[in-house]
Amino acid sequence: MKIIIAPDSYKESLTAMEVATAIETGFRQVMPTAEYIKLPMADGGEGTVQSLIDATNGTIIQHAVTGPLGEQVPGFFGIMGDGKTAVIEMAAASGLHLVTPEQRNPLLTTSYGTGELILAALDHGVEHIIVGIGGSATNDGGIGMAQALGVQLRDSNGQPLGFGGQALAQLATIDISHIDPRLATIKLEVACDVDNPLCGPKGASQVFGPQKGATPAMVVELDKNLAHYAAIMHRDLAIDVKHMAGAGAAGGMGAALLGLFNAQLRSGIEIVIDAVNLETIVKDADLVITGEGRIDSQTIHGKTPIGVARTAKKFNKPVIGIAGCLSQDCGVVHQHGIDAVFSIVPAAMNLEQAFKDAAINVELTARNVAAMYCLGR
Ligand SMILES: Nc1ncnc2c1ncn2[C@@H]1O[C@H](COP(=O)(O)OP(=O)(O)O)[C@@H](O)[C@H]1O
Ligand SMILES: O=C(O)[C@@H](CO)OP(=O)(O)O
Repeated sequence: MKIIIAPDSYKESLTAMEVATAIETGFRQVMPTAEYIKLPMADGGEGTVQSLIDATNGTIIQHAVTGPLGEQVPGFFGIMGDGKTAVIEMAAASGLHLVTPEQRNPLLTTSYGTGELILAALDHGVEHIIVGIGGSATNDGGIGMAQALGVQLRDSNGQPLGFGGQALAQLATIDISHIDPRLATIKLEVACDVDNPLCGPKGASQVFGPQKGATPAMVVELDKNLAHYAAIMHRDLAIDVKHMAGAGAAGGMGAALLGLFNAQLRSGIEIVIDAVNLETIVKDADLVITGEGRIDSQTIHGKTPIGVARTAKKFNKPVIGIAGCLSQDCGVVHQHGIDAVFSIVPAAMNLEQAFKDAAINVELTARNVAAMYCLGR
């Protein structure tokens, strides 16, 4: 009996590895001799580095970088178990959680630190870099990151642009001829779970600007500045990012990575599925368990449990989801490969208590799921 345990983290309560461990502990109480394979998963956002490191026996490297407001922050990146692939989480350098709610201002915040993390990974001599984008504090079109990597963005006086989404209004020329040459020799992939365009009603500024502290007037200014950025990129580099799906991810970081660095944008969960070799591992499994903090109708839009379930269903494997909680509309997941879902919360309780008891609640639920599974066989 081979059981694959491939959950995402439960935001704010358990890492993916902690979830997987608790599921295994619960299952073992009923099925002590089964083979368990734990694969902590993620879909590109926070937790992606930890998951890929855990899954591949890699290492985390601490590397202080420039934070969203220009201050130093203790950033990090991962080197996967193959020793050749670096994984970077944009949020570690330029994340929203690094800025207090009062200080959030996407006119000013910069993605420069994410570029510094990429440089640090290059210094490590890697052949492949995966950049997870999302959870960002920035709306600068990724220009901070681009400048850190050698792109020259200048105003009409030939001066380098300053930090932030506001500075984009001054952009007069883009020159990519001084990009760090090592980038041309490696594979650069972007792990992303949104497909928003750069500008307009579904664009970076309108959809994600407010959560970063943008007022309605700022949203209009930022949207206009990103359109200007796209126009200059089109004129100087003959690249049209304005209508590319995903260009609006992480405040236009998608546009910079796709347009300036020719990166490949992929669904975050697909990247993680490939990295952990899920397809090969699942082929001869008897049961697949997945999960995330909350399984709801959003889950079907590129979230971890659906990615795992789709892979499992290629080989007709049964899939069970164990989640922190469920929404009433979670039933849609059954059409996407998750056969049954269970919430771990054993009694009415507030979120604080649920977070505190998370590991034991997962274990208890997993024990009972295992018992049901055995009864049904
Ligand atoms: N231990 C837990 N018990 C109950 N609910 C949880 C627990 N952990 C997370 N959640 C719920 O999951 C939500 C986060 O969902 P999650 O799927 O982890 O994040 P996202 O959808 O942003 O990737 C939390 O806001 C909370 O409602
Ligand atoms: O950083 C952002 O702008 C958004 C979209 O990429 O991230 P999240 O989906 O985590 O809010």
